[in-house]
Amino acid sequence: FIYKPDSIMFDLEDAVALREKDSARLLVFHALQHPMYRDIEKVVRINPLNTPFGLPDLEAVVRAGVDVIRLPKTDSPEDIAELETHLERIEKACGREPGSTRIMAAIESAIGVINAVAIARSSPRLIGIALAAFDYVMDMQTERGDGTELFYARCAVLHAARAAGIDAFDVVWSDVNDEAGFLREVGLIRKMGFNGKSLVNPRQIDLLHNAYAPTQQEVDHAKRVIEAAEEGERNGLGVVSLNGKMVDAPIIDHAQRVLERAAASGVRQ
Ligand SMILES: CC(=O)SCCNC(=O)CCNC(=O)[C@H](O)C(C)(C)COP(=O)(O)OP(=O)(O)OC[C@H]1O[C@@H](n2cnc3c(N)ncnc32)[C@H](O)[C@@H]1OP(=O)(O)O
Ligand SMILES: O=C([O-])CC(=O)C(=O)O
Ligand SMILES: [Mg+2]
Repeated sequence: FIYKPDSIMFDLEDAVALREKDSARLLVFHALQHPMYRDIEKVVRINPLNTPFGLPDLEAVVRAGVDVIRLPKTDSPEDIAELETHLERIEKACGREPGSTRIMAAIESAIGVINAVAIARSSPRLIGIALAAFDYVMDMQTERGDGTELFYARCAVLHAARAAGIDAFDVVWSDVNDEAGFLREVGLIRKMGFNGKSLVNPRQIDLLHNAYAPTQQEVDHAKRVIEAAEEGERNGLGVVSLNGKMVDAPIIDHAQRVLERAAASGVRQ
C-alpha cells in the first residue's frame, strides 16, 4: 500500500450518508477480502449499535475478516459489553477464532470522558481508546480551537489508556491544507504521550510519522545514555552521570524506547 499507513480504517458511520449505508457496507465487505489489503491492519468504524445499521455492519465486517472494530460514541463499559456479546456470537457462527476481533473505542462525549477508565478496562479485546473531537466539542457546547477545549479530555483519555495498558489515539485534524496547524497539534500530542492520531488524508501520514520519529540527535543521545549505563553496570554503579545529568533506571528505559521508536521509524542508528 503506497502511502504506508500503520493501519487503514474504513468508515461506515458519519462519512456515509444515510441512504448510502447499505451500499457502503457491501463495498467494505468486499474491500476487506481484497488481496490489496491482506498485509495491513484493517479497522472498520461501524455505526453505533443503537442505530439500525450497527448490527448489520458488525455481522458483515467480522465475517469479512476485519481486524479491529472502531466503536464510535462509546459512552460506557456497557457499550463495549454489548459489542462483545455480539462479537462472541458472530465469531462462533462464522468459525473465526474466539476473541480474534479487536476493539478500539472512540470517546466522543462528556460522559464517555468521565467513564474513560471503566471503558479502557472493559475488555481484553481493546487495543486502544481514541478521542473524537467533533462530537465531543458539540456535547461540551464549545468548538474546535487551539486545543484548550480538549485539554481535560486528552488528559483523561491518556490516563485511562495508560492505566489499562492500552494505546491512546488523538483526534483527527480535518483541515488537510493547514499543514502548520497539523504539525503544531502533533507536537503537542506527542509530548503528552499519545501513541498516534486518527488521520483523514494520505498527505498526513508522512507528516505524522516524521514528527513521531526521533531525531538523529535524540538517537545519538540515547546511545550515549545506554553506553554510560553499561559502563556504570560494569563498575557496579546503579546511577551514573552523563555530562552532569543523572542516568538511572527510568532514564535508561526512556533511551531504550527512543532506540526502539527509531528502529520502527527507519531512522539510521
Ligand atoms: C469527524 C469524522 O468523523 S472523521 C472520519 C470520517 N471522515 C473521513 O474518513 C474523511 C476521509 N477523508 C476525505 O474524505 C478527504 O481526504 C477530505 C474530504 C478530508 C479532503 O478531500 P480532498 O481535499 O479532495 O483530498 P485530496 O485533494 O488530498 O485528495 C488527493 C487524493 O487522495 C485521495 N484521498 C483523500 N482522502 C483519502 C483517504 N482518507 N483515504 C484514501 N484516499 C484518500 C483522494 O481520493 C485523491 O485521490 P485521487 O488523486 O486519486 O483522486
Ligand atoms: O472518530 C473520529 O476520529 C472523528 C469523529 O467522529 C469526531 O470527531 O466526532
Ligand atoms: Mg464523531
